[in-house]
Amino acid sequence: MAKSKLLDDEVLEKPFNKNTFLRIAGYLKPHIKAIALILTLIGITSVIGLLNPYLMKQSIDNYISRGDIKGLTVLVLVFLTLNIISMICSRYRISIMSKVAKNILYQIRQDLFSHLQELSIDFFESRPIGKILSRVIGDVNSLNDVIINTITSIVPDSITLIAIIIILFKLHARLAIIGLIILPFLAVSLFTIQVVSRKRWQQVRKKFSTANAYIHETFAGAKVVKAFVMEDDTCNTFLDLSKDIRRVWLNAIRINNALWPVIDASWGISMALVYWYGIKLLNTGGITIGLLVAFTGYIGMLWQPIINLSNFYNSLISAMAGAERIFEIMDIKPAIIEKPDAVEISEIKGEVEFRNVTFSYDKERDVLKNVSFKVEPGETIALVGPTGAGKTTIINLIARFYDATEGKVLIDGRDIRDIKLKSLRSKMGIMLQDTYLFNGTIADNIRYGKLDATMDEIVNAAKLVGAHDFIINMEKGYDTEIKEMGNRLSVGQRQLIALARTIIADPHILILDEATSSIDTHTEIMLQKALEKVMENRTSFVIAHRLSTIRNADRIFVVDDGRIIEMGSHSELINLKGLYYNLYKSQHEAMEKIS
Ligand SMILES: Nc1ncnc2c1ncn2[C@@H]1O[C@H](COP(=O)(O)OP(=O)(O)OP(=O)(O)O)[C@@H](O)[C@H]1O
Repeated sequence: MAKSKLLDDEVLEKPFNKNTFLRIAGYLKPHIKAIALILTLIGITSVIGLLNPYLMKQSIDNYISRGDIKGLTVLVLVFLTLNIISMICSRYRISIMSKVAKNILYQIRQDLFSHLQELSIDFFESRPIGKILSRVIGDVNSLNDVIINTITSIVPDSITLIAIIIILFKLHARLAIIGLIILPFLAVSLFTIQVVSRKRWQQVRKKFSTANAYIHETFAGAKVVKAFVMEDDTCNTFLDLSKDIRRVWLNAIRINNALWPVIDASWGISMALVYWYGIKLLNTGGITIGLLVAFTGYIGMLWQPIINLSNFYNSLISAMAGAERIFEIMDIKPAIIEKPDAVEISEIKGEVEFRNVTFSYDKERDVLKNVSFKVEPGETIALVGPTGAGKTTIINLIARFYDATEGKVLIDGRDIRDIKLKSLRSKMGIMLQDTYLFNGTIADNIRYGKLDATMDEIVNAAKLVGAHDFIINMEKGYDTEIKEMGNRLSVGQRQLIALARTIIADPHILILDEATSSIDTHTEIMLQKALEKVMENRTSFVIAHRLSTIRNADRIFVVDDGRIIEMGSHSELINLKGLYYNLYKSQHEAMEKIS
């Protein structure tokens, strides 16, 4: 992919959106007790923190100045005890907090995942899998900081900040004004730094995501890269991307480094002003030494909540985009909705009927146009026709991956929209072109078609499709890990395993999208035999690419431009001398030329 195309990634941040924030906050509700406990613990540590300078004042003014060692010892003990309690509370709070945050993330991820399972096929077909993955993993994780900060920062830090300011004014109003005079300047500088810093870090994340996408792409397309001798070019592009990352990262670090000098300078100026005016007051007897010490102590405590609050705003804005992307998916209504009064079906005969079915994926162009047919139980139907004619769409509608826009699809005379989805699909065996095998053993992969299958059933299914022999010839037989085999499983072997998986649940209706990829003659014969066997006594629909499959079918449906234009057996259609005859002739001629 061209580098410029990679640069424009997703929006990484969004302005604050109250509704999104409230939706995140909604996830806190079930943990209200734990959160109350966390807030109590924070309350205790904050109060102890706020008491410290006051205790200092008391010790200086009441005990040190009078030489009261006993009183001072008691006060020191109180001070120590309080601070030990504060430390214990802090540790406890951190451990509960991380548990609560983990549980909330778990819940969001669970909700998102189960919602994704309900979404229809077109959702997955219209989005790259990588993007969906990044929602489930990345975006959910990015909420972690916001959840933790919402609880541990926004409420307690705001209260602490206000409490310190009130205490400072209570201690000495004029001294407070002098001490806090720098605050508005600090607020403006902090805000500016944070905004610039956020933008720069956003740049860094964009560059990283671009580089990740590029790495993923070059590795996934490693064969193509090598075939076109593009290694050097690929390395150069990656070098450019790395340089870009270094540049924006240094930029971001530079602005981050400005943060502490600004805070230190503000604190220094504030302290200098307090000491300057405080000592003047001391000389005139306006305040005590203890008060001055306590005052500087409180000023010192002012900065942390300010930094926390400004950080919170930053992480909130960054997480907002992730949260919105998560909720955007959660708000997509599944295209296939089960009727509340849908029924279970137990035994079916396997009659399939299309009654005046019209279908459009995008509500603009009809892909199937008034299609009607009736297939008897046990019949094998081969769907043939030019590319884009609508063959896959027909099987998509039988499996109810989509609903007909107009008309009805019926099984045993019953509208499939009146049948429970699970019940409907359990009667069907569907094998698509890309025979996807999951990580796990061969046995696991076959069992996927019937989760409670015994080993005997697995072996029988493999025997039925003719996969048993090559499986037991492997070192670990049925326990061979698909991952271990890597590419050593041939296309044909993969198809046989997938066929065993399709057949293990003994489906009444079989839907097969025959793979176009060429396989050797031996495997082809094996597959053909396997298919013949499994199709016996089942209603079968095959998008057929092989002549042998087509000739063995009971009937052939010739699909063209969303219509079934010819229907009949091989010899009937040959005699008809229509589209099928032409397709057959051209394929036959091509085969003869090759041989
Ligand atoms: N998810 C989709 N969204 C929008 N249009 C689609 C979608 N899937 C298929 N189409 C369009 O519907 C038409 C029929 O496609 P379909 O996949 O059913 O054809 P096909 O006969 O199976 O073709 P092929 O032999 O190439 O697989 C095509 O024009 C295709 O572009």
